[in-house]
Amino acid sequence: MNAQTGTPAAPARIGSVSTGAALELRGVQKMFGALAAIADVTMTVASGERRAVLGSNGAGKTTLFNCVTGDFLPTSGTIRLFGEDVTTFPAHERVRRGLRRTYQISLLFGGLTVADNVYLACRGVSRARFSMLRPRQGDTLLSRAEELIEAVNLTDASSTMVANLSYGQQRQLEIALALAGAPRLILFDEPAAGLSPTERGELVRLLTNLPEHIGYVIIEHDMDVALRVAESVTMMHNGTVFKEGTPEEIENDAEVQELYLGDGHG
Ligand SMILES: Nc1ncnc2c1ncn2[C@@H]1O[C@H](COP(=O)(O)OP(=O)(O)OP(=O)(O)O)[C@@H](O)[C@H]1O
Repeated sequence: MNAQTGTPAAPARIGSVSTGAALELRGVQKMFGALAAIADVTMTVASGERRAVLGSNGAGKTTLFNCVTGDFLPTSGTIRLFGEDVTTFPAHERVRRGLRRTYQISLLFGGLTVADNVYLACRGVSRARFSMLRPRQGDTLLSRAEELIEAVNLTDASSTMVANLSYGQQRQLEIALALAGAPRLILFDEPAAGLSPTERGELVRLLTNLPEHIGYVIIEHDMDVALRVAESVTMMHNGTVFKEGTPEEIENDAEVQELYLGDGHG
């Protein structure tokens, strides 16, 4: 058990929620001209597992995310989501299977309120997504949106225009949007970037308290945040998997320290 977060220690928690692999990459490569942004990456993330992907600038982390989400088609290799080969599936088909993603750059609707943004996200992944009707009282998506807003501690800002939120609140809202529908695996792309120390603490609390069945992969340059919210770590270097291990193993690994921790990256 993690005394700070109340989250069970990694192996026990993964074992208690895992029903197979959420994500399996086999020999994934992505070329940009002659450059291998990702070269032969093989990795498996169990259902419900919380994995950090670390590595210095240009290591291939974001390209890896883009291949998993369907934004990029890998040059070779296979990607399986919950056992199904989705290598050539478009992004929306992966969303239907429970994959979500947040971006380094905010994609929020600044001219709408927090409540509207979350409602639209809930609607966007529901069967009512093509309906032009306005929400009515009793609309279950409205109550689901309220739950998500509460889950990310934004209830007091529910009717605030997104453009008037603090940066930290905007990042909290992005997490609420990623939770819309029935996510099973969320890819977080540097969620702590630009946050104050207090906001980082809040982010750690939010992530570690997500429902147990929701796994995530997090790219994060803040090692303190990454190692506190992850149960397992993949270190990337030059487009390849350099090391895998528990946060403790990675933190104490001499090669990792030399390559990554000690030289000012991160
Ligand atoms: N669309 C693209 N076209 C050409 N090269 C690209 C493209 N996207 C990424 N690259 C290159 O691929 C390599 C890996 O980039 P990537 O953004 O995946 O690294 P990263 O680990 O996410 O880095 P950072 O931590 O800076 O975000 C880099 O050399 C980058 O310049």
